[in-house]
Amino acid sequence: MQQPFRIAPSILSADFARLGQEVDDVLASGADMVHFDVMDNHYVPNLSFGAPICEALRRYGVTADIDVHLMVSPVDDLIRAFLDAGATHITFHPEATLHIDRSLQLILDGGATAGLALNPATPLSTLDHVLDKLSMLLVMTVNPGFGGQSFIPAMFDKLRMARAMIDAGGFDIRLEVDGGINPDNIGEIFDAGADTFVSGSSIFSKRSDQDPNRYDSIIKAFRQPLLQRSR
Ligand SMILES: O=C(CO)[C@@H](O)[C@H](O)COP(=O)(O)O
Repeated sequence: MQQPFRIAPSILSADFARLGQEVDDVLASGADMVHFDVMDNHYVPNLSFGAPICEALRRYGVTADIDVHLMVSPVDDLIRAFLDAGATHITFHPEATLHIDRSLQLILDGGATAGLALNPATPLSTLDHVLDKLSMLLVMTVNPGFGGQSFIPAMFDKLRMARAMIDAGGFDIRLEVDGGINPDNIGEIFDAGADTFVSGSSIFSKRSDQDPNRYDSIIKAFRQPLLQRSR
């Protein structure tokens, strides 16, 4: 059975100088998977990291799901690189490829699950005719490119519409949100239909370097409103 909700810390806001430890710590504190924000300074105006970091984390011993969000254009070469590097799931933006269906099939043929990410102004109709290939729909709740931005309130309606579309079609698609998610708004975002929550700055900025369980209290704060609603 699917987990009713999943917390996916974005390593974009982690301490890169000790990334393996950061990932170990956040997973030990109760995070469900690791979210990889890949930026190319072309599709988005920022540069982050590529497949060698994913491969290094697998070699280091990370066995949790690695949820890759490609903010790059074109996408196919990096899809292949992340498949080879051990990604569990790969999401890309429909505007970033000329052939959405072919890029989705490339992911599926490589043994990962596939997702599409919609920017705040990209309509849900973009997903027409490919919903059967998706395991995840990522609704961007900020404009992509940077951590630390505020959740865009108009995304509540979009989430409700996305949830209705998934449920009406009977699809097994998780509804992921990314951008400005924190313990104060996560409950309301869950109520709007999301079930998978990416967060970067609100998790990694709360670390306490003195505490060996440095992410316990912040992951608990994210889970609490969801646990109350799932009962
Ligand atoms: O992906 C992006 C931006 O493109 C970010 O939204 C991070 O993944 C989450 O950052 P916070 O908003 O949680 O700091």
